[in-house]
Amino acid sequence: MTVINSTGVTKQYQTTVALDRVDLVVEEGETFGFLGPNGAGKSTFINMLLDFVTPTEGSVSIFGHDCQREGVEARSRIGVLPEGYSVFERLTGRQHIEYAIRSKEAEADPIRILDRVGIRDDADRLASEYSKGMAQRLVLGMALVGEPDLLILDEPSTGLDPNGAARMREILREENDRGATIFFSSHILEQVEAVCDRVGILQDGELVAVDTIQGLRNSLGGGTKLVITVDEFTDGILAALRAMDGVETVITTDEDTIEVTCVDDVKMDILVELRDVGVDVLNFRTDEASLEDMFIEYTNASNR
Ligand SMILES: Nc1ncnc2c1ncn2[C@@H]1O[C@H](COP(=O)(O)OP(=O)(O)OP(=O)(O)O)[C@@H](O)[C@H]1O
Repeated sequence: MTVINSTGVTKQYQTTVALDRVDLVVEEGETFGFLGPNGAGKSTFINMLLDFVTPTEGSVSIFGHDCQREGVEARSRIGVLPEGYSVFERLTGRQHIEYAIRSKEAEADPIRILDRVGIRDDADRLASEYSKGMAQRLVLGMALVGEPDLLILDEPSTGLDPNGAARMREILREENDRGATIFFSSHILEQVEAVCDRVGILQDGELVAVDTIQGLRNSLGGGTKLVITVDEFTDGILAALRAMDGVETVITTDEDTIEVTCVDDVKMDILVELRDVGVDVLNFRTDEASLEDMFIEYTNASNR
């Protein structure tokens, strides 16, 4: 069953095209990661699903209900963690969860939910006194109320410490295991790589890639990463590597390390090229391209 369906969605703000003819289908049971640089249009798309933003052209639906014309039906089975949600000043954590239970007409134990997101001991403190990460955990708890069929999470890891981020990953897996579809935006690519079945990459409002992580790797020609330690290098040498056929990205991670993503069969040519220009290769190893390498490749042509 199709859960999210976006057809030709465009959003124009005065002179800014925030979304440009976005077509995207997310199926039931998927964990889908929505990626893109700052300003790419991720929140605009999520806000359109929630009907905070209206498309200039095209349409989006959730469970077959148009998000604008049938917003109540579209949102009836979802849990949301919106960007920049502010908590109610005078309510405790527990009261926030109780509020979510009432408004969703759900049955749930507030303390169990607070325990699940790791703030049980702070249940009776005012949420306005919570730290940023605690507030984020609380809003996630509110999203989980009522076992929603779809979770829409805008940057769920914002403000979370490493334990919180790990807990978030576990919760996403548990929710997915019970059958929920998950759609979330994130800049934490290790997290996305750990939990997502598929990812979509937005760049300047356009969806430039939608695939599994392995699928993205394959479409980048195998996506091998060569990590080379050298005695020294110059900008001219990096430019020479970038000009080679089969080389996708060349970046430097410190003063003696060059990382090259490339198709598998040019690895040796790169080492030969370095030797020909007089560079001493001290060490090298090959890695699989990470999601971060591919993200840079899809969104940052200037790094090439
Ligand atoms: N209300 C608005 N009025 C005018 N322009 C807007 C408005 N909201 C968003 N934009 C513009 O639309 C583009 C997409 O913004 P959006 O917030 O969707 O990006 P994002 O991918 O969520 O970014 P980030 O990763 O920084 O959160 C940006 O150029 C932004 O300036």
